Amino acid sequence: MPMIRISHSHHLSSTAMAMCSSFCPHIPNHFRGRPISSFPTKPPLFVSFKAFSSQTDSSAIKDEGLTRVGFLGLGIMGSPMAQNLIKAGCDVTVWNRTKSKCDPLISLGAKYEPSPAEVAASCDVTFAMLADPESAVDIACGKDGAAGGMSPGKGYVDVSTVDGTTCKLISEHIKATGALFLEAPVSGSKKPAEDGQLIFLTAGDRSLYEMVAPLLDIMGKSKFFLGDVGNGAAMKLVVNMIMGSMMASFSEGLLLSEKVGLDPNVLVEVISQGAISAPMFSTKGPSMAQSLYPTAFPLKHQQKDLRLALKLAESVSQPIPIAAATNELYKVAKSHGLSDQDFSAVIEALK
Ligand SMILES: NC(=O)C1=CN([C@@H]2O[C@H](COP(=O)(O)OP(=O)(O)OC[C@H]3O[C@@H](n4cnc5c(N)ncnc54)[C@H](OP(=O)(O)O)[C@@H]3O)[C@@H](O)[C@H]2O)C=CC1
Ligand SMILES: O=CCCC(=O)O
Repeated sequence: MPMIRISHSHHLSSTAMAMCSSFCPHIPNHFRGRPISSFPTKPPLFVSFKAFSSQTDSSAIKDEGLTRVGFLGLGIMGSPMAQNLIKAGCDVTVWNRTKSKCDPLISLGAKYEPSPAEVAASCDVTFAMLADPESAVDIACGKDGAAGGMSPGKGYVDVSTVDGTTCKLISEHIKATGALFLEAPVSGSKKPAEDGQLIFLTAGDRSLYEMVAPLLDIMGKSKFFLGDVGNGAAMKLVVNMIMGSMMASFSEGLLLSEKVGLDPNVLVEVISQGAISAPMFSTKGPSMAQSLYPTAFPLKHQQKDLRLALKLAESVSQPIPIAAATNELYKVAKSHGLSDQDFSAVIEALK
């Protein structure tokens, strides 16, 4: 198995190497030159970490010719992501199905266009952060969709969580116009989106990845380039499949602890000090113990991701019985009207 080392120059063109040396000088010392033996050897991987925010500013973006940035889809994730681009000095044009969600961004200096096609036509690169495969395809390829405004020299970056088939379909439509395509779903929720601390799981046109790297660095703390279209979606679905099961198992633990007379808050503390510690348990546990589920990641999207992960597993005949059972639990939660609550509300399905 070939070793992959995190370095400034792994798999990079000379342009990107120049950019990387200015954008990524602060790879943690414990990673430098060390083998990451658990990384996949296929497809080609490049990982880089965020530079100081002072270096991921609008001048770096202008150097790449990306002066005009479009953003489609201003929900829980899209709004703070677009906001961070505006605050960094980018020339941002927004569109959202529910127009009122554009207003706070327009107040911050964003421009507005009345359709995805018009956003794409007026921008060098257009990002899309949409709910699901159906909306991602519609906004990219449908009537007045972004593809209608794309042309050679432009790029389309879909950051929604969808499946590989959807990414490939969108990629075909975008690339038929002569433009470039990158899928870039994100790990990290509302708070990391607000703080510019997302993790981008990208795949597709390598040259577009290199061009938008300064923009990804504004919105995120690290980015992975994973090769061919579909690999970003696959990585994201695997991560969210694990996350959904972890949350279901945590919910069972909270309820069991309570039933046997333990304090669930003490359980959260015990977990936080041991081997299964996870930020998700520490941040969501205390509110779950009070039956409160302030929405960061809507439960309906977690169930969508489990559904898509099951389809992915089916395509390669991989048994995933725990995820399959977990998916049923989220479906029950949805049937109890919890779709728009945080996904931690899955605990209600067990009560
Ligand atoms: N929230 C989270 O923690 C994370 C979410 N994700 C993923 O990011 C994506 C967006 O999530 P999030 O921001 O939370 O979701 P929201 O539900 O808050 O936002 C969804 C966005 O999609 C738009 N949309 C939905 N359906 C359509 C449609 N038919 N046509 C046009 N636009 C549509 C909505 O428009 P409108 O405002 O008009 O409803 C809104 O802009 C999802 O794929 C999700 O799985 C990824 C990482 C974390
Ligand atoms: O897709 C949602 C992911 C949420 C998270 O990574 O915290």
